[in-house]
Order: sequence, then C-alpha cells, then structure tokens
Amino acid sequence: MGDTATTHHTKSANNGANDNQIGFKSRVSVIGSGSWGSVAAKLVAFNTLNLSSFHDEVKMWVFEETLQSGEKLTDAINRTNENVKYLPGIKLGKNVIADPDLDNAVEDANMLVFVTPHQFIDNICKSLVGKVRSDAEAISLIKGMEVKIEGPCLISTYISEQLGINCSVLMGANLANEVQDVEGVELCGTLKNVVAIAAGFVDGLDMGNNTKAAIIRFGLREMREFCKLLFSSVKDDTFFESCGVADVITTCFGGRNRKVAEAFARNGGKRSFDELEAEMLQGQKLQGVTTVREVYEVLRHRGLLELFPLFATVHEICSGCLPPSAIVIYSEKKNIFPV
Ligand SMILES: NC(=O)C1=CN([C@@H]2O[C@H](COP(=O)(O)OP(=O)(O)OC[C@H]3O[C@@H](n4cnc5c(N)ncnc54)[C@H](O)[C@@H]3O)[C@@H](O)[C@H]2O)C=CC1
Ligand SMILES: O=C(CO)COP(=O)(O)O
Repeated sequence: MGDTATTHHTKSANNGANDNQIGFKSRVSVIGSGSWGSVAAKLVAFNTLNLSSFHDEVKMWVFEETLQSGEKLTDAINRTNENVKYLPGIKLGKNVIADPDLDNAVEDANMLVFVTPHQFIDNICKSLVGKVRSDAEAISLIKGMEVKIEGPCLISTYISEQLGINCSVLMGANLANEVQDVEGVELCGTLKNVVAIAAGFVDGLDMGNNTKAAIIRFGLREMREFCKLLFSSVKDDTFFESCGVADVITTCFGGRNRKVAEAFARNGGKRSFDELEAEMLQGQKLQGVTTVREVYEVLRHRGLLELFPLFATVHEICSGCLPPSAIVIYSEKKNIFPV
C-alpha cells in the first residue's frame, strides 16, 4: 500500500499534557469509511491491538446510509465486522467500531485519520470545529484537492487551519524519510486522476498500450510542470516515488477514474460521468472530473493552456466540447505520440 508520511503544518506545540502521563494511551479515530477508509481502519486496528500505548478500540466514522436490505450501513458493519458496501468480504477487526455520529466518533481521539473523498472534507471540517482535542494530531490519506484560480488549497493545510491541529499526509511513496515534499505528494495524488481519465479514454477507444504509455508519460510531464507552477519547491524526485509514477500507473490501470472514463469513451461521450459513476461504482466516488475542470480553469486564467495540451484536451472531452476520439486528433496534431 502507499506509504509516504510527511509531517506538516505544525500549528502549535502539542501541549502533550496527557501524552506525558505514565499510562496514557493514544486513541485513534478514522474519519471516512469508503473502500480506502475501511482498509485504513483495519490496519490501524490491527496495530492498536498490538501496541500497548494505544487503546484497542478504533472508531470509524460512517456517512450513514441505508442499504438495499433496509439495514443501516453502520449497523451492518458492527454486526458483521465488514464494510458490506465498500469493502465486502474483509473483516475489519472486532475493535473497529463504526459510528455515524461524527462528534462522537472523534471524541477523546488524539489521532485522527482523514480518509474521505476530498469533495466532502469542507463540511466535515466545519462540523468538527471546536470538537477535536487541542493536542490531536491528524493525518490525511486523501488524494485530491480543490485547485482554485486563487491558488490550490492542500487538504492537509485546510484540516490544519480549520481545526488548529497538525496534519501530516500519507500516500504513495515508500521511503518516508526521503520525501519531505508535502505539496508535491498531495498534488501528485490529485493530478494522477486527470491522467487516469485520459488513460481511460484511450482504453475506451481501444487504442492500445503504446498510446496508453504515451499518455502516462505526457501526463507525468504535465503533472510535474503543473506542480512546479503552483509550488516552485516541488522536487523532481517526488515524481519517481510511489506517490508519483507508481501511483499514476496503478490508477491508470486499476482505478475508478480510468474505469468510468473508459465507459464514457465507449459511449461516445453521450452518457455523463455522474450517470456512469452512479451506475458503475455503487456509491464510491470519482474525484478526477472536478479536478480536470479546476486544473483547466487555473491554466486558462494564467493563459497556459497551450503548454498543457493533455490536461486541456481531457477537460474539453469531459465537458462535451470535444468527442472522446479527440484524444487521437490531439495526439496527431501535437505529434506527441509514437504513432
Ligand atoms: N480506494 C483507493 O484505492 C484509494 C483511495 N484513496 C483516497 O482515499 C479517500 C477516500 O476514498 P475511498 O475510501 O476510496 O472512498 P469511496 O469512493 O470508496 O467511498 C465513498 C465514501 O464517501 C462517503 N460519502 C458519500 N457522500 C458523502 C457525503 N456527502 N459526505 C461525506 N461522505 C460521503 C461514502 O459513504 C463512502 O464512505 C479519497 O481521497 C481517495 O482518493 C487513496 C488511496 C487509494
Ligand atoms: O488512488 C488510487 C490508487 O492508488 C485509486 O484511484 P481511483 O480513485 O481512480 O480508483
């Protein structure tokens, strides 16, 4: 699994009052219970059972919904010890307790793991203001962010500023101590979804592996240029870490953005991403389509669309201005692919 941890956004020295007490035990809550949130809860819960400095119990906040059977998702998770909707067939560990009440789920936790689709973090943080311990530490596993014209807002920054606590990020790369590039890591996790959509178009058009490899290569190049445009501090090395090239490859072959983009292309762009998402993902969320639009707006605002032909074309296809096959026309016009 991805494994880059980078400490970031130190708001204040942890008051540590409780932590320093002999016998103090940390308490972890996981905020989010989709497929990745459930994996995170399972892994955390395995570790808390094996570490005497942690309470065994791990609360996992569930955005409540009613299953087709009529049962609440939370009840089903606590009854079966599985997230029957988002991670069926995998036991989470008896010490994972699903909780639909956000305030209750974070109460007393001094370690908060944020792992929801990025589009929901705004509301979640707003409702958590004043509810988390002042000495809590957060970590974000969230790939994705709002890329606004006035500047990108890293999710870790947002969490940190809203809640007044430190927030680290964990995604991708293997060697935590070799990557201290929070902006690069989070932007990679955001922009790889744009490349995955392009890869999905190529799959949907049966264009073959050479073209897909070219998409990945050009996608990585545009990712790097875009990151540096927003943060000059971003390091080239980051793109060779797991959060860079490896995550792009994973997402372009196995991810949801790719999968839905493939269906979009096979349908000639006649069925919307929203419709396909609802039909194909059983409640899971796509993050790439909004990112595509936001990236395009930033580039348009800065007059840089010409320099990012892949990102620009993906947006024009997603928004219906060009047919999916335009990815081919674009490639021929720009003469960038080995055809
Ligand atoms: N699934 C994966 O393989 C990986 C995902 N991630 C990241 O983890 C984060 C979480 O993604 P997943 O666990 O895959 O989610 P998911 O797509 O599997 O599930 C969607 C989740 O959103 C919740 N939700 C729906 N409407 C909501 C609302 N209005 N407010 C709050 N929550 C709502 C659903 O209940 C569900 O828990 C994302 O940022 C993703 O990029 C990171 C690495 C791998
Ligand atoms: O981040 C992911 C793999 O590392 C998941 O990508 P998707 O959101 O496209 O499924």
